[in-house]
Amino acid sequence: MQSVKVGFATLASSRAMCSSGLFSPGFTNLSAICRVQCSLYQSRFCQTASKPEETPVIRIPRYMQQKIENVKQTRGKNKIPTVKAGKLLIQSKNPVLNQSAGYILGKFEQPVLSSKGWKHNKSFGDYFTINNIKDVAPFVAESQTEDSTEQTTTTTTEAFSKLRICKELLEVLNSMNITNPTTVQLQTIPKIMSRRNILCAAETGSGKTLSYLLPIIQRLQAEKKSEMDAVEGHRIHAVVIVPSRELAEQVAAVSRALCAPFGFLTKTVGGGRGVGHIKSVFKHSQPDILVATPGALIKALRRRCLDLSELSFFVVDEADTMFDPSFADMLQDILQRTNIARDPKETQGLSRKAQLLVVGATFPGGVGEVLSQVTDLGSMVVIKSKMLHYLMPHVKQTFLKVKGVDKVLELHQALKMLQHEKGGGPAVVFCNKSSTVNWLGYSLDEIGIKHARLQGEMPAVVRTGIFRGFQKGTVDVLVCTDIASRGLDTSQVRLVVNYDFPESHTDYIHRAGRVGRAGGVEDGEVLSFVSYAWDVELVQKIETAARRRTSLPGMESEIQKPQPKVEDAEE
Ligand SMILES: Nc1ncnc2c1ncn2[C@@H]1O[C@H](COP(=O)(O)OP(=O)(O)OP(=O)(O)O)[C@@H](O)[C@H]1O
Repeated sequence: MQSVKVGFATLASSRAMCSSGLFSPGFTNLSAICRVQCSLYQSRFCQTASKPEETPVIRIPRYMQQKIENVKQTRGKNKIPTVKAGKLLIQSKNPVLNQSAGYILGKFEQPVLSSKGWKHNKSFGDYFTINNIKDVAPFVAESQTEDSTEQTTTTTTEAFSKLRICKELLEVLNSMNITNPTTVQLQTIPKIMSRRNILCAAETGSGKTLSYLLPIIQRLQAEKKSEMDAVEGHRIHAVVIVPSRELAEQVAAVSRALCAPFGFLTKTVGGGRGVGHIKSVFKHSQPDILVATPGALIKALRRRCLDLSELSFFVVDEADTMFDPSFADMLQDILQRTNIARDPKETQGLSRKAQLLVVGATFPGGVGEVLSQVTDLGSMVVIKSKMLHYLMPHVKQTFLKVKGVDKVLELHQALKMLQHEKGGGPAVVFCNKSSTVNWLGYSLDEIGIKHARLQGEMPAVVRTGIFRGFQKGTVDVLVCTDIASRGLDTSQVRLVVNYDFPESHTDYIHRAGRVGRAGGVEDGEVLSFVSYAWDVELVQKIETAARRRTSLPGMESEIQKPQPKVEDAEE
């Protein structure tokens, strides 16, 4: 009797999955398998049931199916050692490889990976999901943050006013629906206000932009009044450098909103535009806050459009990209033209120097080497969030081993599922190359999926406004390269698809970080297609980190101190 019941449930659940097309990592392949399984189960079931034609179709919701599976695994005869009652952390195609959220691997225990055999061709169609085991992001949910230097505890429910943010700024925050600071804001804002140089390393989407803009504008407003009376003319108070034009526009938009009550001016200069355009930005007036990409800033400096020697703040946002070899030389050049304070006292008075704020979600080694040339590393306050370089516990992440030729179909299925089964919402599809973005764009055109494309090889004029349009909701799908993975705010995005698997952990963290952001939608998901043997090692490292609940391996979690300089031996 029991077996009939179980068989019945399985039949019905298989049917339910097939007929409703519920979101499942197998998508098209799975539905094909389901159809086969349905008929198999049907024939087996028909042998035990007297009137098969009268069999009622019971649709079992997916969460219930999972519960049934859990109960079977925890109480059944073939008990799976890594499965306990409760929510699953890892859910595999093969249930034997499931792992419960409540199961803790022993220190010397080697996890058995769902992706173990994924270098083999037979693994196509296999999948596993790292479930979201938390409902809210750690930077919001953590009720307490510890400030080790001051031995105090602060709750996130404390409003911004306790951070000594002025009334006008509080009103702007209110209008943005932002009432409680995130943990990174709680830690960073007081340090910046006490004029320290900081290095802030915190998860994607944790609100780092406001962490530095709020105290900058707060001080600007306090200093500006007295300065206007004393000094003629206008100087730039803060420069923020970011890796892309889109991010420059985004940071500038937040800055403009915050500056509005005080009438401060924010301007941007981005790459891809001629020198004439750059000169025109500075022609009539110098901005109070300048948001720039490094290339454009260097051009402006060479044309003497601005002077960095009198800045109050110098911000390096998306530090990992800015310290990357492609930008590092430019950054070094820019930093050497800036007077960076080595001590909070140096930030005051007429011969003031700039406070240095370095911000990012991932930190590569070597950051310290560049910084030590312009400031005293020991004087920098390092603010590092607890979950830095961890997989986001509040975002469901699915990995699907799929043949290259099937990726478009799987993508189509996932987008269709998002629109029709899950209530719709924007999706971002990441490719590794600009040419893939173009090719995939044509394929999506053919199947009638409206989308926008964004990649670095597009002419500047064509690129302008694409991301803003996507943010405003003109299209629901953005096909892009990693150019859109750094810093861009995609709070409404519900699905990130790694059409090409990212080439590094850093890229995975930044891409996945386009969902699960502060103040954004709460049920964002990541779906990654794994097609090639060379992707599998990275997948296995991610799965191991998830099963062990550790940070991703090979990522620097501490700012690297420069090695002592070795003097050349005299000949
Ligand atoms: N205290 C807050 N409460 C609610 N939402 C917030 C808060 N602070 C910032 N946000 C919102 O969170 C989103 C992400 O912020 P932001 O872009 O600054 O994140 P980030 O940490 O810089 O991310 P990334 O590492 O991807 O650059 C924005 O939409 C912002 O408006």
